[in-house]
Amino acid sequence: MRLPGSKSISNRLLLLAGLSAGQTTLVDLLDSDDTQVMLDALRTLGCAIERDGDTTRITGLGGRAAVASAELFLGNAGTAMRPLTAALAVLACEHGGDYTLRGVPRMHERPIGDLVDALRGLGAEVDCLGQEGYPPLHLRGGRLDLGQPVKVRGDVSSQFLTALLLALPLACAERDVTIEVVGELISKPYIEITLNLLARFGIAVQREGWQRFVIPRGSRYQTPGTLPVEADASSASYFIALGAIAGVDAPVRIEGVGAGSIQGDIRFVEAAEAMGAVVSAEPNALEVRRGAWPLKAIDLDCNHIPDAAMTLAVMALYADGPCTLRNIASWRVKETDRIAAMACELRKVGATVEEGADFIRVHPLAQFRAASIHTYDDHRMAMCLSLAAFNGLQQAEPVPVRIEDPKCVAKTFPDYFEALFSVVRSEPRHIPVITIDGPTASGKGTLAAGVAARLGWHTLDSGSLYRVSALAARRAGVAPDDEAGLARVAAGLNLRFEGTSVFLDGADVTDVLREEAVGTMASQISVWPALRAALYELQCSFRRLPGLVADGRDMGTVIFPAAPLKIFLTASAAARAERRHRQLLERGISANLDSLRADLEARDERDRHRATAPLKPAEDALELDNSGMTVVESVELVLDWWLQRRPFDLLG
Ligand SMILES: O=C(O)C1=C[C@@H](OP(=O)(O)O)[C@@H](O)[C@H](O)C1
Ligand SMILES: C=C(OP(=O)(O)O)C(=O)O
Repeated sequence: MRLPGSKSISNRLLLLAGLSAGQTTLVDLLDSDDTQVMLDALRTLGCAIERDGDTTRITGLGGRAAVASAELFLGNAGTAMRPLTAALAVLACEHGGDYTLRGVPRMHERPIGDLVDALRGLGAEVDCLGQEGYPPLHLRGGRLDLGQPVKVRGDVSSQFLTALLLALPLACAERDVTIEVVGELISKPYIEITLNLLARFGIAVQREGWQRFVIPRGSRYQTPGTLPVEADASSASYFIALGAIAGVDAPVRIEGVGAGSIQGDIRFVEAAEAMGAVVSAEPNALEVRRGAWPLKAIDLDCNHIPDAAMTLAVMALYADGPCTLRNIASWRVKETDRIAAMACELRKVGATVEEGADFIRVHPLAQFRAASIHTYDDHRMAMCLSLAAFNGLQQAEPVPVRIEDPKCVAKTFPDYFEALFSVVRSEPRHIPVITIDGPTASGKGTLAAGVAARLGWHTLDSGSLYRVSALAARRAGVAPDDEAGLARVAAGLNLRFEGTSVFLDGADVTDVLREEAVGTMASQISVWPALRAALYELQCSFRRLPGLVADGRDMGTVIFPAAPLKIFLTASAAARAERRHRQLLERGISANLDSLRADLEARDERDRHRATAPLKPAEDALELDNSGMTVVESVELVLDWWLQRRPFDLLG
């Protein structure tokens, strides 16, 4: 698999390109919430930005913002909030300016006081608009005094030092600028990324260990032209973990990041190896397979890999003893209090967890419990805890893990779950299905699409398979009563689904399938057992992770008889005829209400009395009459039923 670009590299490069003169082209930039807020901020400040496939072209400001005042929203991106604070504070001092920087509520709880103190020490006027030491911030100029070294603490976040290193080349025209770190510096490898990327923009920072950094007088941001962005090493950790726990012959191959990475989180590989993973590293790719099983317990200082270390906490469930992750106090001030959150959610799956101010100890788990995992709007909580779903490798009968609010992964890895499901398999019987059966025009398709969208599941519109078969048969000259011929046509269908569009033999037939004539023929041919049998496997193949909402007439009775939730949807013939009438009018097709109703009743009659798979509710189906309900109400009701079917919260 190929991973998305590195967040830490992307946002640094965007800022450096934005501050340089001329155009910089970035290839494979991360496209996620965190980079989006940085791009928006740069645009607001006057940068021209063009995106074209995997390239992004930024025309920089040449060391001076095009607007003297701006309000910036930076979401929950530390890599945008901290560096932009420093850069705009310096710009406001040098050229005048008035800037306000805000984020989501959690960003307003993430400390920035050490950076504010450093900037005030330099002469910048910085106000904390809410609580002292936290965003939102108001920057309103000031007079820079660079005669003394700039002092900054680095024991809460390394991003404060990174911010000063990225911003202070703006102020070194006349003299060297010296930055001194006060006390301990955490997350050191992130400073290496900063220095490395500054060097690519022509700024060679001199350093004495982790204590003193000097930006030489006269340094200027110079765009290197085109730069590729490595894949994200922290995002790689979930797939490295997957390789380490997967009991299959083939390795997990991860492309875009490898032994040549400039990201500190590549050292997660060493931690995974210590737990037993077998990793072969190429400069720009990794292959990972299971070595020891169960994994081997570790006791590790994780200060150098604060983000990827979270992945170790979940791998610990599969270890041969308790795993201790130390020196991770910074977890408490990230997207959420990650030590507390991790402990709470791992306990839900049954683990024993000890925690302290700066460590977490996770005991392995023999018997997992089904759990609904709260994710705290923290992308890493969602991605890490998804690894608890592989408990089938550990126990005979796997239990499901529900990840709440999975879209929070958009902070750094919007397609995480799609990527995950592209490399894992599950036995079909473990993939949940909700079936929605009912008569024609009862609103099955709309309800199924609504429920699937809310759950992030796939859909199967089984009626469309009968309509496609009808269309294909008509085109092939096969008569509606030629049972064997119809079955042959159905077995050989060359179909592709893209969103709500259906392609037959490469051509989009979505609109043709909605024609009444095709619908009528579909209803006629669907009585043939051989045709239904031919379509059986095809329908089963729609059962893919993370789940399926299937609508039709025999979804709960024939195709998915063991589905954990079955709905039988009805509405009065009058209500259905009215809806169909409205739909047709909206498409500019005139129709007669009475004949529509008569037609619906005739079709109901045929469906109910046919010998094969007659339309009837499954014995265990819940009946839903939506005659007087809105679509939103029906979707909510079905979701509610689904939550009741899954007893996670009672167990959790
Ligand atoms: O500079 C960076 O790109 C980052 C530094 C780290 O933060 P801390 O220095 O606050 O630990 C890390 O957790 C964050 O995801 C990205
Ligand atoms: C801590 C993180 O983000 P941020 O860059 O917002 O600090 C993270 O991605 O885990």
